[in-house]
Amino acid sequence: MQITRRDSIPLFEQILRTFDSRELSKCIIGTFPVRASPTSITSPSTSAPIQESSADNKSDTKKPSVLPHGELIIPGPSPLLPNPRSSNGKEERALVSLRASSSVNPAHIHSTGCAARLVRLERAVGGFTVVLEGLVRLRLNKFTSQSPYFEADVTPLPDKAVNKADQELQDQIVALRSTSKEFVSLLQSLKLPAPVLTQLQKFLDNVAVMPGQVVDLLMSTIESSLDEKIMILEAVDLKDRISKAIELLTRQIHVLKISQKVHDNVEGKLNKKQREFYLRQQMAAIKEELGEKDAGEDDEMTQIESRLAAVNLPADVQKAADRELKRLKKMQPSSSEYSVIRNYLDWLADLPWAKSSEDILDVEKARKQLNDDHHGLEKVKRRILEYLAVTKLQQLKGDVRGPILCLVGPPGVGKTSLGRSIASAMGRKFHRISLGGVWDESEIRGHRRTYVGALPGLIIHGLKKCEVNNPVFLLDEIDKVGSRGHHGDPSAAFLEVLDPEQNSTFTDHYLNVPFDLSKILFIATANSLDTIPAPLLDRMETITIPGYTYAEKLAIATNHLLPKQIRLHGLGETDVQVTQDALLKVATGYTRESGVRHLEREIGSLVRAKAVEYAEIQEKKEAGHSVLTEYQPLVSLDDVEEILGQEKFVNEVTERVAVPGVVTGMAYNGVGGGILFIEVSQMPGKGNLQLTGSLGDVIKESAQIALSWVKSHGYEIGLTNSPGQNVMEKADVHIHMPSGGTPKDGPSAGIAMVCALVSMFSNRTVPSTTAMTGEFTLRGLVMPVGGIKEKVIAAHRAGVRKIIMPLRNQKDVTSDVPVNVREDIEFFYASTIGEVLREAFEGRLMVRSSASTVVDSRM
Ligand SMILES: Nc1ncnc2c1ncn2[C@@H]1O[C@H](COP(=O)(O)OP(=O)(O)OP(=O)(O)O)[C@@H](O)[C@H]1O
Repeated sequence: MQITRRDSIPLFEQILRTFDSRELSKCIIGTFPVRASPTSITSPSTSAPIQESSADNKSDTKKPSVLPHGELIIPGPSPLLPNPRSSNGKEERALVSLRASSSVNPAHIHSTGCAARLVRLERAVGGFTVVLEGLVRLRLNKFTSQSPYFEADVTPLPDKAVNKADQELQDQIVALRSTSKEFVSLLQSLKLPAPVLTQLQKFLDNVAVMPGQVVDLLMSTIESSLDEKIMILEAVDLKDRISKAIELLTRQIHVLKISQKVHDNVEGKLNKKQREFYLRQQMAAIKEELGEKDAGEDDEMTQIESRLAAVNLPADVQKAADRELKRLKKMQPSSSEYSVIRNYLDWLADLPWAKSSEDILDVEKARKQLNDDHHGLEKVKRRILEYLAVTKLQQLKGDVRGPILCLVGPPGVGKTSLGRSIASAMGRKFHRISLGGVWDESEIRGHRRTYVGALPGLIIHGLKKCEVNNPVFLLDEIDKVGSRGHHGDPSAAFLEVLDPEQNSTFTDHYLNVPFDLSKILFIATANSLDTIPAPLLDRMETITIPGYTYAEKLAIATNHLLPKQIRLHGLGETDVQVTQDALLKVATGYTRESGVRHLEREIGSLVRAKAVEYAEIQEKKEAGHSVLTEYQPLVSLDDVEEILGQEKFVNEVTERVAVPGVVTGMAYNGVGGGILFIEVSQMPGKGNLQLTGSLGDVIKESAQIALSWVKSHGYEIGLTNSPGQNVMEKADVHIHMPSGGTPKDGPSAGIAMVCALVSMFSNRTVPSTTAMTGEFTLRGLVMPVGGIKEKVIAAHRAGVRKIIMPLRNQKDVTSDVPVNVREDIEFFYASTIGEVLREAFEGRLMVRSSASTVVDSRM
């Protein structure tokens, strides 16, 4: 067998240098063993045939056949190493270690080596990687030649079979097994590739049979110096090898334990943020390398600085912005705090600190625009024009405080659309803030920046959207703002927003710097004033928009709603014409509301029906078919029922037959007025009173008062035959107000209840077209009530022709109720219940003494 070494060729040196130490340790490598001629290495085409040193198979020391299974073969041709072919197609290699690296002479070569098989040869950066598999130990006996190659006689040193009787060896094997198990379990925690571990595990299972090979394998996996490797290689004796291996293994286990601990510590410290930062840095480097670097990324700071400079921040805000900018510059972009500050600065840079839109202060033009958009609503329009005129006059002084208007009225009377039209008349931006269901103060004022995901409130959001600091803000449904929520009182936040004295320094919790809101024109809308807290109401100028009469609705429908619907449905102005009769029928027969929203919807239905007709005829014409009847744009009274179906509402009171015990009352709630019936009946009993119909405490008390008064005056008004007789001696009374689902409250049904009770006990009727409202005292006085205008208009709509009400409400009728309504209704004003009863029963009630005397005598 030959051992070759060609030390003068740099290529080999190169290969030696590039041996990967881990791979190297898989086998034991020493002098390079390729047996090939120098020329064949530099030029494979000239490779010399392999020289078999000997064909003598008998000698253990000389024959390759003694090597296990004759596996010393370099399989296949390699680009680097010529395919050495021996006569029998096999190639043998033996590896021994050099004692010193460069100068090669026999003294530098270790006497123990290893026969090996070439497993892989790979081209690597700056050289080659050779993977060899050790097969058997061999001892170098003597060099037979040194030139051009080292050639030597060797003796293979295969491991002896394990002697089971050797107790010392057996003990050593047990120790080896437990040490190597610990070692493998540590490797597992280091997350080595699974195949490597399974292979190791399999090998360990065989430790009792082939301890020598297990040791060799384990030694190739641990970190050890070349000297230590050689020491193991030279330990031909099993016991010697195992004890040396256990020593090295124990050391390795110790090292692994320490490194595991260090790894855990470092892992803990290298938290998510640091890793992110590291990755981002890498990403930036990769982008830069690829030439994809975003030009804007670098100057993010410069950008934000210039944006902040452009918005002209007030001095104190500028200070805060500078402070935050300074902090931002010191931070890692990946930290969460960075993005919080970044967002904050973005908000500062996006707000219109000094940007206003130019007002159109042309009063005449504004008047025209307001009149074009809305019919009636004179009070509001006048107030807006006043504001414009004052602004124009004071413009030079530059200190105009916008009024804070609150439009109050039932739904659909045009409060919201009026706000929009005011904005366009003044040439301002418009922003609607819907406040219905806002329960949290921070929705108005924002969250403090300490909260995760904090943002400014609705006011600052609106300003950012408008991009100017003088828009018209419509605070829609301010009466629906929830108070006493879990997180502060939102209506309290409005105390600051809507106070002209304070709102120039409004501080949103998120911004934490003041913003001047005084240039904003605030318009609030509400259905009712009852739920608006008094201090808030005090800050606003309320303008009531009552419900519309039929005449007003007709005008609105003709001039606004119909043209709007025609336009929305893509038809020409003259394509749909609706007669006044037809429009009035839609208003009276298909809607029952204070506003015009339903009316608009019904008109929409009319227009849609016409649009279908129009489109069908057009299609036929386009297809060349003959058209029997031309398109008719007119919608007449008769067409209405055909298109909209049967009338939904009939006149409630005129249709109703008067019966004893039933009286028409008048009601008003936030969404408008209406009539309500009070029904009373009696039954055998013991004088109890039963009340039904979702009644509140106040209205229940009114019923008690009414009943007490009737009981105590039964004789005077002819209900009993003697003064001491109880009208309810053997009877119970039940008072009911229909529409049980609607809650009712308030004292204004007092006189109507008295009339209903008297009507039942006397068995006389009150005409159903007579309605009444008024609070009643136990002494028989009639007290004034609210909502007169809405009540009267709604009663008129329902067909009431006579109204009895407190004398002190007379001024409300003359000032608020439209003339055409007043003309249709007969009003009677009363200050005592006697007057009410006389008028309600039209003198048909038998009164023993004059009602006023009745009352007076008890005073
Ligand atoms: N006087 C009017 N002239 C012309 N159109 C009107 C008038 N009043 C109401 N409208 C129209 O009626 C519709 C409903 O009005 P809007 O939405 O403004 O009602 P609102 O009073 O704000 O109701 P809500 O209280 O329910 O918000 C709109 O299309 C509006 O243009």
